[in-house]
Amino acid sequence: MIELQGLEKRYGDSAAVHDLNLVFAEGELTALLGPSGCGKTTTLRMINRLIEPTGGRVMLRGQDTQTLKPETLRRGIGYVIQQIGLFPHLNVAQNVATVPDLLGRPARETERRVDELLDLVGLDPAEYRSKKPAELSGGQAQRVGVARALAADPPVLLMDEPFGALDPLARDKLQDAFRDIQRRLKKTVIMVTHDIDEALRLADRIALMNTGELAQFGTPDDLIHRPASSFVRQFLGEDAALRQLAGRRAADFARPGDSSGLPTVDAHLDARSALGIMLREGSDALAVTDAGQSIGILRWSDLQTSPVQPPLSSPGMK
Ligand SMILES: Nc1ncnc2c1ncn2[C@@H]1O[C@H](COP(=O)(O)OP(=O)(O)OP(=O)(O)O)[C@@H](O)[C@H]1O
Repeated sequence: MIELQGLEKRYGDSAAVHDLNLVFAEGELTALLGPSGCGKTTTLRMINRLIEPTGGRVMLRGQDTQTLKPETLRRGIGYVIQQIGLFPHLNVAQNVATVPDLLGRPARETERRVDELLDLVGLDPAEYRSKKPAELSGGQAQRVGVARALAADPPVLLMDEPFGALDPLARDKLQDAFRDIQRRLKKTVIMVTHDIDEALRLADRIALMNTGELAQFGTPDDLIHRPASSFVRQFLGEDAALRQLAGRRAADFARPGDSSGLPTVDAHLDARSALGIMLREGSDALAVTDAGQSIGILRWSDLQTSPVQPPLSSPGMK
């Protein structure tokens, strides 16, 4: 859907981004990950032409973005940044409605859409519609920023450290909410982050960059279990596999099967804690339940955690 072909940005003698070739698949969330100064933001901004490349091309659905007017291009691409810049004099509903209003959408339709979006990001419309940005917490303001970016219903969303300024608890909550939204709406999302846990938790694919070049492009599992270089291994850290589990839920791993007699865990429990329960109970499988109903079996082998040995003599082992 979006393809970077030999993309390059030079400042004088040095290249911020060098010969970058990447394909962002439709409906997937890709994290641009890497150490400070590796070229993540420059890459992101070349996609919506806030920065013009000095070489190579960005193709959007087969069309060279240089052939489009930047305004036309940006209309189809939502953009969320850390300091989201809500308009202070407008209330929450007016902030979310900015783009639909600009596009001349009917007021009734926009009003309904604003309420839907506030619901979607976990803000009760009745309570928050009329609040001014100054009356919101950082996390709430960030939610409004995400709702605003979604308001024009863009097929593509670019996000630059969108959850970076939040405290860990608010960040976790908003990440969870955003992951649900993305799965439901199937937007093509490209998210800049230097937070490995965030990338492991949210991304379908990770483009790990180092000094302006691509170090590895793959799924979180690829990077953890099949690192392309020592840089990738070191950047992710020794305990990446375990940290990845902390960001995923037992339900993500549950598969159909007869779970009778197995220790039970709740669907929302994080997978790392589930692993701990397996070790404690000496079982290589757990029954996963949601609101008291069994939704399947979580098996040790599905957790793919090479650093830990499976429990011996487990009742679930057949
Ligand atoms: N306008 C500019 N002029 C000169 N050099 C620049 C300019 N903008 C960025 N750079 C350089 O390009 C490189 C990549 O910058 P970029 O902002 O893309 O990195 P980043 O990976 O997003 O970093 P961070 O995580 O710290 O935000 C850096 O070395 C930076 O100093």
